[in-house]
Amino acid sequence: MESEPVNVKEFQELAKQVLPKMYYDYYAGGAEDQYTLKQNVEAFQRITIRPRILVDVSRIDMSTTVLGHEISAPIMVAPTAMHQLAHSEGEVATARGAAACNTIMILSYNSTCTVEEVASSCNAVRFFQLYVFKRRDISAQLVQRAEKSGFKAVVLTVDAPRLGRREADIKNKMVAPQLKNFEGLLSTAVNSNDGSGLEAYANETFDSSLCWEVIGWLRSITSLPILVKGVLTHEDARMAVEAGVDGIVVSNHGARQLDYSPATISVLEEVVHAVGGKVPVLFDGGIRRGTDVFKALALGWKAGCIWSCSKGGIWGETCT
Ligand SMILES: Cc1cc2nc3c(=O)[nH]c(=O)nc-3n(C[C@H](O)[C@H](O)[C@H](O)COP(=O)(O)O)c2cc1C
Ligand SMILES: CCCCC(=O)C(=O)O
Repeated sequence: MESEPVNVKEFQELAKQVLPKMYYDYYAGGAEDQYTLKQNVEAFQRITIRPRILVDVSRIDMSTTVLGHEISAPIMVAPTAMHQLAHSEGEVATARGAAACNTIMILSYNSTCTVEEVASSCNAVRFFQLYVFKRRDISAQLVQRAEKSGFKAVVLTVDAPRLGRREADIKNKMVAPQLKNFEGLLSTAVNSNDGSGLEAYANETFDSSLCWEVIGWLRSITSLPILVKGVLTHEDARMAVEAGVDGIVVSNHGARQLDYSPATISVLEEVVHAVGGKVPVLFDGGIRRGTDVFKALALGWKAGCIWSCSKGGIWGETCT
């Protein structure tokens, strides 16, 4: 690219040029036909804005609070796995980037840097995203390490009982690295000769029997607030509130899990309505521009926003 990238799409093009194909495909891809991947973005493009004129916008304050923590704008960093596949500084750089923007980063359970490395990288509010392993003792250890390291909430991802069928990863025989968080506890570098090593790792370790009981279990091992990530229906939104969660994340996992699940922006109102203001609702999927954040806010959502920068390459202070 001749000049500096100026939007997420251009960052993505740059990422494609510089990353090994296996990693680019992993970051950029969705499940199966990638129908939902396309829909996540196109559903935003179908929404237009009704502008009003002669309103004084000379002083704008976009700051908001999420679970009582102030951030500079309703934009956060969604949890995305394995940043060191893209840059040697990995999640430590992402954490510094988020801190410089005065916002909250949600660290992925499958991060390449450890919980402690990220915690000591800079002074900022961070949340910890959790997958629940069949070996619950290991998941519990991770939550407790995050709590001890000063993370302020647990974001439990519930849309991956099995990993989505990502055909590029299967073809590339995607290699899962050994994740440092689990060293001495469990091998994540699972070998698969005939498909995605990442899928093999997930299917060997993730607890696919997970149900609502997990919220009570989580409460018993941590005093941190609990958010549930992956809600797409009013039924599940109500059940999450009844289960006593502290927040809901409307998400289809960036279309990487169940293909033909709806574009997230198309179900936002349904979920917000069901939640009825009882807990904050956060949102991700298909956001590529500030106007998308505005559209989501304008559709009745007032609690905050998770914005994944993943499609534009993982950003951080020192990433190019
Ligand atoms: C490369 C990549 C890795 C991801 N890893 C995780 C993860 O470890 N845990 C998780 O809950 N969600 C993960 N997600 C999903 C994001 O948190 C988020 O839901 C999604 O990226 C939002 O959609 P968008 O990519 O259209 O912005 C990942 C997404 C991408 C693109
Ligand atoms: C097994 C790692 C899964 C990370 C993840 O959530 C994703 O790639 O979407």
